[in-house]
Amino acid sequence: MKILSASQIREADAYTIQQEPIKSIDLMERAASRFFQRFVEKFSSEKPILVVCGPGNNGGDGLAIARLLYWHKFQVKVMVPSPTKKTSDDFRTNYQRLPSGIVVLYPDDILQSPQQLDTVLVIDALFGTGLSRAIEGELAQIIQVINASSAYVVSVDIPSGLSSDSDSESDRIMQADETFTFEAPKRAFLLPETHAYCGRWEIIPIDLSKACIEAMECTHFLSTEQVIRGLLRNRSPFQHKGDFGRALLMAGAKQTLGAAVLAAKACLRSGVGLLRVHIPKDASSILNVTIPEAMTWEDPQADCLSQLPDTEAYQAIGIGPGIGQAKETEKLLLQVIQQYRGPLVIDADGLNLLAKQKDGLALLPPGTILTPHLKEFSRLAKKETFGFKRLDALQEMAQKYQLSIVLKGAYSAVALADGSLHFNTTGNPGMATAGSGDVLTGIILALLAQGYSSDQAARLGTYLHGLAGDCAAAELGQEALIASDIISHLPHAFKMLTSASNHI
Ligand SMILES: NC(=O)C1=CN([C@@H]2O[C@H](COP(=O)(O)OP(=O)(O)OC[C@H]3O[C@@H](n4cnc5c(N)ncnc54)[C@H](O)[C@@H]3O)[C@@H](O)[C@H]2O)[C@@H](O)CC1
Ligand SMILES: [K+]
Repeated sequence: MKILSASQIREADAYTIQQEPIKSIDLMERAASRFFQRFVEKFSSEKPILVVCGPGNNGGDGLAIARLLYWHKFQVKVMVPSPTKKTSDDFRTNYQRLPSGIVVLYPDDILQSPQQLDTVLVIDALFGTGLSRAIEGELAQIIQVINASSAYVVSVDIPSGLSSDSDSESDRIMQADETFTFEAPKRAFLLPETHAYCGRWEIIPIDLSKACIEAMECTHFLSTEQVIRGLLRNRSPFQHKGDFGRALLMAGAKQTLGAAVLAAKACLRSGVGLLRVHIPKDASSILNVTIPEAMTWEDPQADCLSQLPDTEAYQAIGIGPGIGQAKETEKLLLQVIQQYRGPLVIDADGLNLLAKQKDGLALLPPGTILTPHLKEFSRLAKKETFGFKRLDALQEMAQKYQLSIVLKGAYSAVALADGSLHFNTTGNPGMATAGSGDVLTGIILALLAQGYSSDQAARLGTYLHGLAGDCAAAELGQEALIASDIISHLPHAFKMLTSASNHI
């Protein structure tokens, strides 16, 4: 699914108005009534509602929503900007359409007795995607008092004050509990710095022109279930284990064999035909006992990995989980990068060792997958960035070095060599636990060995990892979740993706 920028949404609005054709005020009515329909599914008419409206079309939506709620017996008041403020045409039309039974307040009425906010549900229609600067004056104060109150807030399209696709200039941003957004998700919903402003968000379709949206060039996408299902291949009854690839996992050091075990188990649970694990000397018996399905190759060193095995027989290599940062291991990583010609996934200390090199990224074969978390990404980029600037840096890195990079976190962002960014939609905070990254490496390695391209393996692997984590959390709760639970729920995740649809 495409994630449109504010200007692309404006373009799609204008195109729809012209081509459908539909008047702007009628498109606003459609948006308001779709919002209303979803709102009444979720909220009862018992709690009084205050719709706070700004001067533009987001405020116009708010007025139309207030009218629909009033007609359906909700107790509604609206707040509009002071009469001296300039308003949009569609705002004024909807203001005129407001039933006389609806009480109209001005910002001062609320600022003088903010305690009234504690008893209402607020529908936030102050500013939408037309925001062009930080909010000031009376409406900024309104945001502050609403945020300080105990009112439940449902934002129309986007929390007011939040910039949809650039870093927000101020902290005068509505803190929503829920956001009903029109037609397409907004980028700010997906960033660690801003996603919390939106609360739970969902898309309200308003039937903007499909042809227009399809024709739009887009760099940001949401990895929905439908998209991911399209990536997953069916197995034919005549395929045998040789068809599902041989993978080599280089993982573990003396104190961190657990990382090797987790990555190896995850790899085996993700459909690989055959797996060999390169581990430090004397660790074979541990691995053979814990994972009888895996074969091993013992390094001559007992503390760390130091020697390159014969890599020819393998369709993919994964390196990094628990390998530590010994000099010998650093040399080994560089040998792998320079000599192996198949697809590679590098994680954890593999990334840290890479970041130590002068221009380590330039050494990587095109198509390599990196799976950094935020700190590892900063090390690789050799600078710390935040918000939209971090996303830019991520896109640039993937494009410049022709890599697939999974920036891990909520809505993990997968940057591809073609410059596109794909935000993952599965996963939960319970997965922020030791070993979770090792599991992801194992899954991606299995997919690469099975012949998925690095673009596909990065997106599909990230989605499956999150989905398995969601299945685990549904059964066990987020607090108790450990990395092994993600592995044990991988079969459910695969089954969900190959059976009937029930995700966004
Ligand atoms: N026909 C359309 O274009 C549709 C628009 N819709 C709604 O319209 C919204 C966009 O409406 P607008 O473009 O009117 O913009 P907004 O309602 O977001 O903002 C209103 C106007 O205020 C001004 N402004 C921007 N930042 C400001 C600030 N910090 N302080 C004071 N004034 C500021 C700008 O001139 C802006 O156009 C969407 O978010 C959505 O809710 C929906 O009704 C669907 C259809
Ligand atoms: K809003």
